[in-house]
Amino acid sequence: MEQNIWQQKWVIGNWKMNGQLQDNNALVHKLRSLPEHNNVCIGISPPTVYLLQVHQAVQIVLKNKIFTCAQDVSRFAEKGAYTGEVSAEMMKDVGVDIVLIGHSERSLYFNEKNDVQRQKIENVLKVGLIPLLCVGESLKEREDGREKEAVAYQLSVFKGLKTQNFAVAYEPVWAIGTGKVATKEQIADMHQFIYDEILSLCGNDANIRVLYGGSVNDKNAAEIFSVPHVDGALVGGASLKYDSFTAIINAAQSAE
Ligand SMILES: O=C[C@H](O)COP(=O)(O)O
Repeated sequence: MEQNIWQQKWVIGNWKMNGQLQDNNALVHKLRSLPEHNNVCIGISPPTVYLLQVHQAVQIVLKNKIFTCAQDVSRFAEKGAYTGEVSAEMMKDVGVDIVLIGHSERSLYFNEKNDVQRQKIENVLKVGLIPLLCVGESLKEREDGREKEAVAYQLSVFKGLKTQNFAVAYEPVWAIGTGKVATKEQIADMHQFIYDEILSLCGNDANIRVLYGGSVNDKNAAEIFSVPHVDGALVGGASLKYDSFTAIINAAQSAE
């Protein structure tokens, strides 16, 4: 029976700008032989150029559905003269299920702000895909005690949206790729805050998944998944190695 992904733990591997045809095939091929993980929604987010390859490769799954996730999408909804852009409709056409929006690396290197993220979310929803909004404070914001203010501002892109499904990844910027993980208390506090914010913005019948991201690995995953309101993980570096990624998936499967 198809599981309800809004009740599962999500483990999504964000490959960022990594991968090659042959390596991708090898990794997905191994993932296909994982035993059944009925508590976990597994996703892979390769660079755009490899989305179709990954989507086709994950069609032949043995026990688990594996979701294809895009790392970004165009803010332009309609096809046309936007050189270099890929629309949400095209993503859907090649089999994408979930689209990451507003990763902090998009803000850092491409100066992407709330208005653009809002357009992207709307485009993704319009074609029936799931947006996964990434939020998180900088080190300076945390040190100044403004982490919730920063995250609340980022979450405000959801205001008034016509959807009942909210997927968010809380990724403190200072924990991404640094080996520094937020403490259990910091994660619990922020995940509770994100739940509360979404409920106050959008009403009580929302489906919500809040993933933690930032240096998640095979050693710390079980502890992170034990934190209340942690509905999964957005995994960067550790998702490129089969053993680490599957250990994280196993930890999600075993979590309460
Ligand atoms: O999208 C994933 C996050 O940026 C976390 O990356 P990381 O696991 O390499 O720290």
